[in-house]
This record gives sequence, C-alpha cells and structure tokens, in this order.
Amino acid sequence: TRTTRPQRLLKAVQDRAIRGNPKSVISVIDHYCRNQEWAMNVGDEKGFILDSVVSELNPQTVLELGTYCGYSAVRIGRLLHSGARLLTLEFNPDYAAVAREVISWAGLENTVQLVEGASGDWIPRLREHFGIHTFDFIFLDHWKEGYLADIKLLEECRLLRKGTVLLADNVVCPGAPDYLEYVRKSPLYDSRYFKSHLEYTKAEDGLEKSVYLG
Ligand SMILES: Cc1ncccc1-c1cc(O)c2nc[nH]c(=O)c2c1
Ligand SMILES: [Mg+2]
Repeated sequence: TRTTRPQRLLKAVQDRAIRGNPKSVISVIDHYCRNQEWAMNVGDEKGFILDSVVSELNPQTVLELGTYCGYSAVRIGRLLHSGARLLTLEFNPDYAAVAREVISWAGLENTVQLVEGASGDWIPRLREHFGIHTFDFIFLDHWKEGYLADIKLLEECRLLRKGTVLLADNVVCPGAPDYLEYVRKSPLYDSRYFKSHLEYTKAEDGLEKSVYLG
C-alpha cells in the first residue's frame, strides 16, 4: 500500500538531514514541503515568530497540543536551555510514530517527550503523571475546534500561572473564532495577533499570543 504524507516527510528527513542537527531537520522539512509536498507544519514564516516568542520567554516547562510530524517540537526543543522540557500531545498514532522518529533524528529525545492520546483526556492527568506544576509556554496547533475547550480545561486544572504565554497557530486559516473571541475579551488574558501566512503559501494566517494574567 502507498506510503502516507508523514512517512514521505520522514523519509526526506532521514535521506537529507544531518542526524543530531535540529537546524538541518527544520530546513529539510521546509524545503521538502515548499517544493515537493505541502504538509501542515507551522512552517518557516510563522516558525520565525514562534522562535522569537520562545527565545524571549526562555521557558522551562512547555506544552504543545498537536505534534503532527514533530516539526514545531524540534523548532521549540532546539531553543530550550538545559533542564527545560517540552511535552507534546498527539492524538493520531500514525502522526505520533513519525514524530518520534523526527524528534529522535534531531537528537532531541531527552528534551521532547511525546504523549499519545486526546488532549482532553491527558490535561487533567499531567500533574500527577509527569509531576508538572504549571506551564511557562503552551503552543496550540491541534484541532481549531478544541482550542477553547482545552484552555478552559488548563485553567480549571490550574496548569497556567501569572505570565504563562499561550501561542495558537491557525487562528485565521483554518480559523478558531470562538477561541479568539474568548482570549481577546477575557480579563484573564492580554492577547495580540501576529499576522503571517499559511505555511508555504500566500494565504493569510497568523498566530495569537495570549499572556495569562491569573
Ligand atoms: C490542512 C489544512 N488545509 C488547508 C488550510 C489549513 C490547514 C491546516 C494548517 C495547519 O497549520 C494546521 N495545524 C494544525 N491542525 C490542523 O488541522 C491544521 C490544518
Ligand atoms: Mg498549524
């Protein structure tokens, strides 16, 4: 049977990227997805904004919702200082299997931990299961329909603290209108929009950065 899109992306990484070199994994994926086969990675343009938010924050505990092939886990993981950790949740087992290989190829298996399952099931268990108190940074990049429910759950589970930064992908394309309305109206958040483009295309998209005021 045919290979899947994530499997073809992984093959490009294994054929062309330097093992243990996150920068080369990122550039191989961006070149492959721009020139051969589009895939829903956050990409290089929005990725540059992601990098600047992470670098400025220098977080110790990071949560990513939606791993896909591991591109943004590598992008974030490569910027984390020693002792810092990224926990990334992925619902789709086929995506998770590819992402584990990509994260390992980048040499980030000690910084990035991939957990398979539904965010709604895992969020209430993160404290007791992984000994996490609160998150410094959260990247939302899974299902637009789940963004709002998941941040409300994170609030309920007291996994946010004063200053926690949430960054949401695709708030324009495909769009997360209920999430945007909530973070922009709620007194609990200070929110701003970073206009950009849908990965590897000219279509508009952007990232919403929201600081939890607690
Ligand atoms: C797949 C797709 N087609 C057309 C336009 C946008 C998308 C798209 C882009 C993304 O960055 C996504 N990130 C996380 N989850 C998604 O479902 C997703 C979908
Ligand atoms: Mg996305």
